[in-house]
Amino acid sequence: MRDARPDAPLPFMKMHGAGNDFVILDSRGREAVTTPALAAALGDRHRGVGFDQLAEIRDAEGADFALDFWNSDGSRAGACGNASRCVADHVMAGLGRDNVTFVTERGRLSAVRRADGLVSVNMGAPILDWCGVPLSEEVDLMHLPVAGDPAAVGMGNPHCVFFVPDAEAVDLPRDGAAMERHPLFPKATNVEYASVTGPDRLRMRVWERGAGITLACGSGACATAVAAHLRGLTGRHVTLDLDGGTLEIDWRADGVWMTGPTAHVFDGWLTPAFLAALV
Ligand SMILES: N[C@H](CCC[C@H](N)C(=O)O)C(=O)O
Repeated sequence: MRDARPDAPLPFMKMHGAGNDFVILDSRGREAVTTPALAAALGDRHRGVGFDQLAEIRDAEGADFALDFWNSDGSRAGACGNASRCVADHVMAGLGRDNVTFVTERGRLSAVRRADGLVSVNMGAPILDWCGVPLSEEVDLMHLPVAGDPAAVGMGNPHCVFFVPDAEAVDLPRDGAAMERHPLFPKATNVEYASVTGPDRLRMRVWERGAGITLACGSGACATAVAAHLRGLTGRHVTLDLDGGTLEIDWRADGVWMTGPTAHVFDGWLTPAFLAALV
């Protein structure tokens, strides 16, 4: 637990899942500390620590923990699959268990450590109604009225998925940034570009809302696999090759399971002087 003295440094962990990297604050047993200003300052890779998302662990009733997610620009995210797997890995190790339940904005989710050591999270059912994603008008979610014929899927956060002949050829900074702010998505959107590379195998690149290009996006991989299946491109069990590694998606009756690697990079401490300079 955190040292309660006002001059005590604030501990954090740096972890990544398939190269999608996180600062993790463990606020169990105390007040939550993250504000938009703290998230944006820490998220800066030059002035802060640098991350794609910040995840803050909190106490929960009826679950092992609760999780809040923040993007590197200081905005909130309703879901983050890879950070969920990283935190689940850390909490399972601490509890000496191979399964945990946790609460996010999406509701109660669960994670398990598989026999091969990889961590799987059940991200819940995909959101396939326009209000839920959310979109700004009622349209066919599998064929949005947007050039390139993308699909929209909610995983607790919005995703816009383009199926393209060659994901490598996409100009991500230009096209991803433009689509992030498209008026069809009133809360902006994460943007995925995927191409079919084999039976039930996709190559995917991502532009994340509030974070830009990242090496992997777990909820984006879930949304892409769901859209690929609904469009008849794949089965319900899909392997996705991302810039930072491979994620396995299994859309089961009880939700979309996402499996992949986790890595604990280092532990650090935020000094009171750094924290004071933020306000
Ligand atoms: N990297 C995360 C998703 C972050 C989503 C965030 N960029 C948003 O604003 O929704 C993942 O593994 O699911």
